[in-house]
Amino acid sequence: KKAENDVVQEVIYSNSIRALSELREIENSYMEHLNNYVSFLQQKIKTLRIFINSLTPNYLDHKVDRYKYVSNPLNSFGLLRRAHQDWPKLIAYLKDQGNIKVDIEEMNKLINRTPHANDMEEALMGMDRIEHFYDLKSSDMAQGLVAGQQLSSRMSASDCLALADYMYKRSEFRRAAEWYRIALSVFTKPKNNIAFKFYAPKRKELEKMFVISRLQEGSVENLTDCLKELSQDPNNSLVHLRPRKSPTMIEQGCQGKFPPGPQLVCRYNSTTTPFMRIAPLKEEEISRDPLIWLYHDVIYDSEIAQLTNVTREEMILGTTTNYTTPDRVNRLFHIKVTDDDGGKLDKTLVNRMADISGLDVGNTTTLARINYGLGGYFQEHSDYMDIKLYPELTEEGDRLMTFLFYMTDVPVGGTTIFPGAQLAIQPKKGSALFWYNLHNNGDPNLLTRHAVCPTIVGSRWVLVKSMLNYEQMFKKPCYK
Ligand SMILES: O=C(O)CCC(=O)C(=O)O
Ligand SMILES: [Fe+2]
Repeated sequence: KKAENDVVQEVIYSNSIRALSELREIENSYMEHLNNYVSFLQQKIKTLRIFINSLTPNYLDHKVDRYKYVSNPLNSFGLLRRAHQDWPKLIAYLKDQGNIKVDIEEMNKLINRTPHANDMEEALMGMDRIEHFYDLKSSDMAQGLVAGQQLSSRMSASDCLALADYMYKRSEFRRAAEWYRIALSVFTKPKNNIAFKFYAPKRKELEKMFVISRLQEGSVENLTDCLKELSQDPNNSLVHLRPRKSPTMIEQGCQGKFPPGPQLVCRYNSTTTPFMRIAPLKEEEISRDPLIWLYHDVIYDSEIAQLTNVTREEMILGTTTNYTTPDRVNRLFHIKVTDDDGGKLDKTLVNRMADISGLDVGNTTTLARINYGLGGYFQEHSDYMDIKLYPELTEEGDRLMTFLFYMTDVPVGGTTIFPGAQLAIQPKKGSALFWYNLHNNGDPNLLTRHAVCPTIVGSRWVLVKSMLNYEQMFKKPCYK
């Protein structure tokens, strides 16, 4: 049993908003116990003060010679009685920890749930992506101004410093310098000693790191310039001392810079399957190559509530290893996959997908619910595997098509991007995107490679299902 408890399953809070909400619960819990702890101590101190103030001169007058004092029988008797009766009680009272024992124990348990270093790293990566992908000004971001939206919070000097150090470590010296300078500008000498002693940044250190970062990027000849920069308003961005990298296709897409798509049709579809004659669908054609449709209002709020009502323990960490990305292993999001045991709702949904697509969804109801995290990002990948590279797929065929239900609105960021086709689709709660990954002859359609832009604001939930090629043999129409 002990051994079981010792194995602490590693949680990465940063990779889903679901898990981050749990971390907030932990913080609230810390606060509650700390408050209890302090109230208890305060009460005790009050009681002890009253006690001290109420003491008679007998206790207090140390100046009287002690021999003289005890020569008086009344003093001697009082002394003996006090030493025998009162002091032990007082000591017992001092030792009594009341309920704070519980508070301390509880706080100790919470410490076991502290995010680890790689969770911190994930959070930093998320913040880095939000800034970098959307080409935000660091000073705007620090003030909660992201992609035209004013958030209700600001970053503290410590937050800015953590980000600065992260950029510095990654040799992003210009951005590091920006963040050191912002940290300085929001830095105020902490009012309380604990902060000063344990975690507040030091002004001198920030100034030093600013200069070092600037020199790392430029050269020593820049020293006077860079000291001048240090005193300037951090709202004026630092000049680039090295050539700027131009934004990638994905970054351009995330910044909304893809050209507007052709005006394709938007209609009520009532013909794909008999079901749709009685329940026509709002169907929007997004693209003809690759074939992509967007359907509106195809998953209901009550269903979404049920699907997203999962505990963090039920979800696992999704990484790039399960996808065809060129990257090293990356943490993507938290995911819950249900197979055939998914229950009634899963069957309903899979049947609905069959009705919408006119395809045979096969015997399995494998569905994935995904919740993205802080700056959550899914790099470019394909949903097809390419059967020529993975011959083991011959049993079921490659992933012919993908169904992607958006279960939440994402107020800022979180666009699904097809860089090859220059398409960007913003999640809308209740909508579903549906596309073919393969050409008619079964070859992969490279234009279906896609990515998900970093989420800036919101909790991004999607439901994903792929349908396999060979199950569609008798169903799938050949599109031109
Ligand atoms: O979240 C999205 O928009 C896309 C998810 C995705 O690409 C996948 O699960 O393969
Ligand atoms: Fe995908």
